[in-house]
Amino acid sequence: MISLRRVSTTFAAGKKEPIAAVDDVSLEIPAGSIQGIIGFSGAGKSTLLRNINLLERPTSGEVWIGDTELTGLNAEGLRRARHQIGMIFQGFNLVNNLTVVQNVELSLKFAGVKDPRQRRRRAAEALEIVDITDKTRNYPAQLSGGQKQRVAIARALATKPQVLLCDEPTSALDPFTTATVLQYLADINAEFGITVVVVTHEMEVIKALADNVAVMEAGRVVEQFPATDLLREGFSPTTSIGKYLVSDGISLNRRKHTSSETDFDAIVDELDAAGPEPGARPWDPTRARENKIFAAVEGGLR
Ligand SMILES: Nc1ncnc2c1ncn2[C@@H]1O[C@H](COP(=O)(O)OP(=O)(O)OP(=O)(O)O)[C@@H](O)[C@H]1O
Repeated sequence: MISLRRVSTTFAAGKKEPIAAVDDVSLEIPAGSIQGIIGFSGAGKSTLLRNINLLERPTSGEVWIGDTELTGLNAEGLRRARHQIGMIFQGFNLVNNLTVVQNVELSLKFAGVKDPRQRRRRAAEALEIVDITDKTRNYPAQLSGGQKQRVAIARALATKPQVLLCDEPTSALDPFTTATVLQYLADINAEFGITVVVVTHEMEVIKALADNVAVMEAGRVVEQFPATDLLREGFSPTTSIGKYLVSDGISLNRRKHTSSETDFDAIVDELDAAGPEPGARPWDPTRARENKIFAAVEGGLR
């Protein structure tokens, strides 16, 4: 269960009035559910999502994941707690000078998995979940948008989180690729029981994925309901977004993930033997900027 209790986040705006990006929001997200958060641009969706893993620390209020109050932890406690929370972004946020498998391994490194062979094996497992084991030695620039997002999902899953936060995960993708990525998210939720929180301005994403819907306007959650209400006779939401969702119905389409009999050791051996792609830039661990961006993204070093 994720519990946001009277969370507010205010940004200073120079001489102007401070911006109340999130304004006294309380929200309970059941463990293992898919929570959609929808609203127009500037409603405060991304800020609220970033409040959940404290990438954006709320100005006031409490954030709980299960029995742990994140807002009450010290830096080390928070660093550890964040390994339970994966996150993906509209822009994928992969590190460009790392291969696919190195991107995934990096999150395991930040999570303290010391044994390189274990990192490689777990990365291979995560990449298998999103069916991308044939691209492990490619660099992000060699992938399509959908493939990049799948790698980002694998990176988020590698540490076996309880929660996956998704910030506009399909906004940069075409409709077909969007459907594929949403299907992976639904599968991951069904297969592993990971709680998924999806921020979006796309109705389709809500209709395809969400168990519960929260509508945001001007920093507030102005309406929330279970997605099944959209099918219930007489259900009449008050917001324009809610009305639109009801008029258009929902189309839940979940298939169960069928895990294949992959020989991960064979993949690891193959990767080890092959080394980097011919002509590829080697991974330079001194590329401090990109590593720092990654760390900020993962929250690992904050
Ligand atoms: N770091 C920041 N500093 C100052 N203002 C910010 C910051 N982040 C967000 N805001 C402001 O807070 C408000 C909510 O922004 P937020 O990005 O959370 O909304 P959103 O619903 O996710 O919008 P979008 O769909 O356009 O991303 C906006 O007015 C935005 O300009």
